[in-house]
Amino acid sequence: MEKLYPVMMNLNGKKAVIIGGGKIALRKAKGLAGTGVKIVVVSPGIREELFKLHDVVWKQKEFEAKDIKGAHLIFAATDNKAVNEYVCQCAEANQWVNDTSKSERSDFITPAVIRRDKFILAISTSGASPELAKELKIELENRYDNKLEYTVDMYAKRRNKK
Ligand SMILES: C[C@@]1(CC(=O)O)C2=NC(=C\c3[nH]c(c(CCC(=O)O)c3CC(=O)O)Cc3[nH]c(c(CC(=O)O)c3CCC(=O)O)/C=C3\N/C(=C\2)[C@@H](CCC(=O)O)[C@]3(C)CC(=O)O)/[C@H]1CCC(=O)O
Ligand SMILES: NC(=O)c1ccc[n+]([C@@H]2O[C@H](COP(=O)([O-])OP(=O)(O)OC[C@H]3O[C@@H](n4cnc5c(N)ncnc54)[C@H](O)[C@@H]3O)[C@@H](O)[C@H]2O)c1
Repeated sequence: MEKLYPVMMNLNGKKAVIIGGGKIALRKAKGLAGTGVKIVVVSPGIREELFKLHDVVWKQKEFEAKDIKGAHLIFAATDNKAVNEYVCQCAEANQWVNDTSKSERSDFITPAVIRRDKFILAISTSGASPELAKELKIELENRYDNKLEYTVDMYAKRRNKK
């Protein structure tokens, strides 16, 4: 696999479509929540917690190609790998797809994340071991505690004075 490129995205006003309404769909939606992105979930069934998330619109149906029209980011998160593969096939070349069941098929993957307001630490193993990414996150959470929010603000103020 080619090396991956890390980036912090401004998703305000963009559209993300999540195919599937289960455990993994919920995790991806929680990661997107608060970014200003419009989240559309396409799935016959949906977890209550996902349905209740702010910014989520639920289309109660099985996936069809037309569901990803105009999407900037697409998450294939059904429990049917053939459906996830079909989602990838339906995407236009200029759309970004995350196949949660097969990293090699993905245009982007999501890292394990520690967030302290403006401070964001993203940890990735390039898809090799999500479990290790999660373990490292847990290990680093104490090192990068809530105080960091204030440290960032302090440095930002000092910077603005210059
Ligand atoms: C970090 C985290 C963030 C998040 O989900 O947002 C994340 N996976 C997490 C957990 C986790 N995932 C899996 C397990 C079970 C143990 C295991 O199988 O290893 C656990 C552990 C658990 O749940 O405790 C299973 C799994 N994951 C992927 C596949 C398919 C494949 O490998 O091809 C399969 C097999 C599915 C199957 O069985 O069919 C794929 C991906 N998972 C990624 C991210 C991307 C790579 C990240 C990187 O290393 O850079 C990537 C490539 C795509 C993507 O999803 O974006 C999140 C931790 C959240 C946290 O921080 O708490
Ligand atoms: N990336 C990760 O971190 C990670 C971790 C574990 C599992 N996975 C993968 O994630 C996938 C989903 O796992 P889950 O635990 O969320 O499953 P789940 O059973 O909780 O949810 C599956 C969802 O897919 C929906 N669905 C099924 N067929 C559909 C279709 N044709 N169109 C639209 N929606 C459809 C179901 O209604 C359900 O809401 C699995 O394929 C698994 O391989 C990924």
